[in-house]
Amino acid sequence: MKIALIGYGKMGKAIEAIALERQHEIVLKIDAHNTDELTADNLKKADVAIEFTGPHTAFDNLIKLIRFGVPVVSGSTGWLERMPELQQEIKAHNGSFLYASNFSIGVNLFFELNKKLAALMHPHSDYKVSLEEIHHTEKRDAPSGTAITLAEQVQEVYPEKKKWVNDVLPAADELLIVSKRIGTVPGTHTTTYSSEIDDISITHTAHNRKGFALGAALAAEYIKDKKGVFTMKDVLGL
Ligand SMILES: NC(=O)C1=CN([C@@H]2O[C@H](COP(=O)(O)OP(=O)(O)OC[C@H]3O[C@@H](n4cnc5c(N)ncnc54)[C@H](O)[C@@H]3O)[C@@H](O)[C@H]2O)C=CC1
Ligand SMILES: O=C(O)C1=N[C@H](C(=O)O)C[C@H](O)C1
Repeated sequence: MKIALIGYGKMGKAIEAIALERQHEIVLKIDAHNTDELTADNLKKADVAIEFTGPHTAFDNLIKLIRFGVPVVSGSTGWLERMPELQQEIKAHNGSFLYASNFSIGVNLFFELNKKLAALMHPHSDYKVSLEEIHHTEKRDAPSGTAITLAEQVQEVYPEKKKWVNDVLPAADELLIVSKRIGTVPGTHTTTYSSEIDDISITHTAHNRKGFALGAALAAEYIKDKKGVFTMKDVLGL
């Protein structure tokens, strides 16, 4: 498969390594220094584009890629309030698109566990639920996209939690997400239920970026010849 990498930073490079191992070819690499090369002509060479740039650049890139007619795997976080606009564009262009706040297989299993644990805990009102995410100091957005997904899953089960809040003292109807930025941590997410008597926590700890990169490669292989909007649940059959 011929892959265009949009964003050639920590994730772009990790995806390149996994893609080459899986016998794919990187036909285009775009980063902040050659954005003028993100053209329809250059994208014609690619079977799929994988976008990992960041919160401020993702939406414009994704719109362009959809208009160019290339299937898109989208990993950048921090832009999701614009997803409805993008969805319209995908529909209008009969595009192929797959977004995940976290591509790692482990985290996608963790998402399922998070939903189940929330359902078990909800009847036990002595336990107060909260979330924590820890990432490297270069991360631009907080809370992490993964933490937002986890929070939204908890809110589905706890409708009394009207919204999540980040790093402030939460009101009774708010769900706290604590964000920490430490060294080179690739990504650690914890959901905790805390009572006066005891705590129950589930944690996913990424040891490196290989899991995110492998998931993005699997997603690219999955959408290459499909039309529509997909998730990692489709890729992993969850
Ligand atoms: N969904 C997931 O599984 C994961 C998502 N991420 C997200 O991916 C994004 C990127 O993360 P990293 O690779 O760690 O960041 P990074 O800062 O290491 O790399 C970003 C790259 O994007 C390039 N770039 C900046 N502006 C651009 C533009 N307009 N067009 C094209 N390229 C541009 C930069 O030159 C750089 O090469 C972040 O939003 C992060 O949260 C990161 C890891 C996993
Ligand atoms: O920026 C990162 O590094 C990561 N971002 C994603 C997120 O915001 O959830 C996924 C992963 O945790 C690494």
